Amino acid sequence: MASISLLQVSVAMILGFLILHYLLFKKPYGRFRRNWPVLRMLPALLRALHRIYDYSVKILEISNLTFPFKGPRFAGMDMLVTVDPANIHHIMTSNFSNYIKGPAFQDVFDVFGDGIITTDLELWKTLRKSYQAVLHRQEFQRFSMSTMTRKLKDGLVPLLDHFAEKGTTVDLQDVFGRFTFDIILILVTGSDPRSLSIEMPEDEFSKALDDVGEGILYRHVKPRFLWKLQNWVGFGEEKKMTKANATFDRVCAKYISGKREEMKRSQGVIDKSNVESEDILTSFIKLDTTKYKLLNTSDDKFLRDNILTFIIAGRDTTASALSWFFWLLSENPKVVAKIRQEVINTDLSRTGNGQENLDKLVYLQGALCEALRLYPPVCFGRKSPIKSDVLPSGHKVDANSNIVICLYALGRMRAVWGEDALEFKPERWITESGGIKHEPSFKFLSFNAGPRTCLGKHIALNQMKIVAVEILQNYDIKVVEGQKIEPVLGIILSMKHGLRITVTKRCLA
Ligand code: HEM
Repeated sequence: MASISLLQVSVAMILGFLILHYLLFKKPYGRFRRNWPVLRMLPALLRALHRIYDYSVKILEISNLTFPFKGPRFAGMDMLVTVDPANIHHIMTSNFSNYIKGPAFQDVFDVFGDGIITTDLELWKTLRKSYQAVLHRQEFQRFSMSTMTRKLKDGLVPLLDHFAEKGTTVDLQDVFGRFTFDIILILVTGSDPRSLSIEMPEDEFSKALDDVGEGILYRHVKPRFLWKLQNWVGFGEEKKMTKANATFDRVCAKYISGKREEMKRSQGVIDKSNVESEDILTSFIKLDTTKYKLLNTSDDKFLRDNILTFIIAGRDTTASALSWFFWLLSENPKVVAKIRQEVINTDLSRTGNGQENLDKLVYLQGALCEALRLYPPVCFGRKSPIKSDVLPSGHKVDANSNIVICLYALGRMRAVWGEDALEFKPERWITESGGIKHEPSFKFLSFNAGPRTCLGKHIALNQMKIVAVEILQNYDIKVVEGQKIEPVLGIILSMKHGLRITVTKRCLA
């Protein structure tokens, strides 16, 4: 039986690909909204895939902010794509309880296990409470600030000095990826992988994270049965996903057993410095489970899923934001001059006043928000209604259907941001009295909105600010001319070819 159904699937696949090939390469270029008899809009999607971000901007603009995409029948690919702020508010906040990530999301993001990103309802609620308890501790806030400034001074600065002295080019995105990876690993596990060093060593965990990002994106543009089959056979991106998953299991298991040993050894020893630098894994192992009844902290799988979630949430997001920010600065020298003026007296070494100093940097914050608006690191979100509903835009959504919110397009909609939506204008974020202008999160969705708002927003903004201050005070960054700057297809909006730069030390009179 199994072999007959596999044969049928194979024949169907070959036929599908023949038709697809014909449509893609023999037919004249059709409009994205063309609905073919069997494959419906899939050919157009595949054809536009390499420039899907800008395509989504155009399609959503001409579709009045909401576009129903039709995939091949029975492939489970139909989705309502929207960037309408009224719909976003409805889905993310006012009717939050009806819109979940759902089983299809969990299926696609299966490597995340039961971490906070993939779960819903009661389990998500309990996880969120426990995450808040861990992250909002004052000791943890101080630990994260001191970790960031230490990595900046002992890791990033020597590395930039080295490249400035040598005069060689370096990929700034790679540098930021290593910087954020080391920081999040220290915050989560207490161990420093030291990936940010002049030798630029390859890290298997980092590589696995990259492979998973690519694999997840492909799962979004292939019929479910196809990637499931590919996974079963062990082929292409799915083979890499399986390998990456095994790497996550192995590396996380090492951190977890190491931490349990370390805690056993130090049992009974009350050391204030331990509390001051308590990492997330330790806090989870020590979690009072009478308060969080659904969580089983003695289960290594629970710990694996949750430390992995933190690492995924905290690494590439901030690195991507910083890379696009510095690229935008290279195109806007007037903004650089204004930020330099603002940060001239900011002293990062006074860690006691660190937060206060960073909070004063209004123009810098405006520039960072502007970069996050144009290049949101998490470039799309998915939701699924529990019960059928009608969105404020008038679109009916069935129970269990897929809704995709395209954050990249949202930040570029003229109907939402005005005629100058495509321009990089930090002034957009400054009030007349010189304070930071608050934009509602259903319009500025880069850190998500409603009850599932990003839990690392504060850490991420601080991290970006200290890097920006350090670099703009002490270095000149020059982007190497002639390189192609474009976003990669992935779940995080990184630069496809990186960002090659040269760096020189500024002569401060
Ligand atoms: C510029 C950097 C960052 C951006 C743009 C960002 C953006 C986001 C977005 C859009 C979500 C919602 C994802 C979804 O529901 O599918 C999210 C969730 C989350 N983020 Fe961030 N993030 C950033 C940095 C961080 C950092 C540094 C951490 C951890 C230290 C973090 C921790 C989390 C967590 C735990 C969630 C899950 C919240 C929940 O589902 O309740 N993020 N983030």
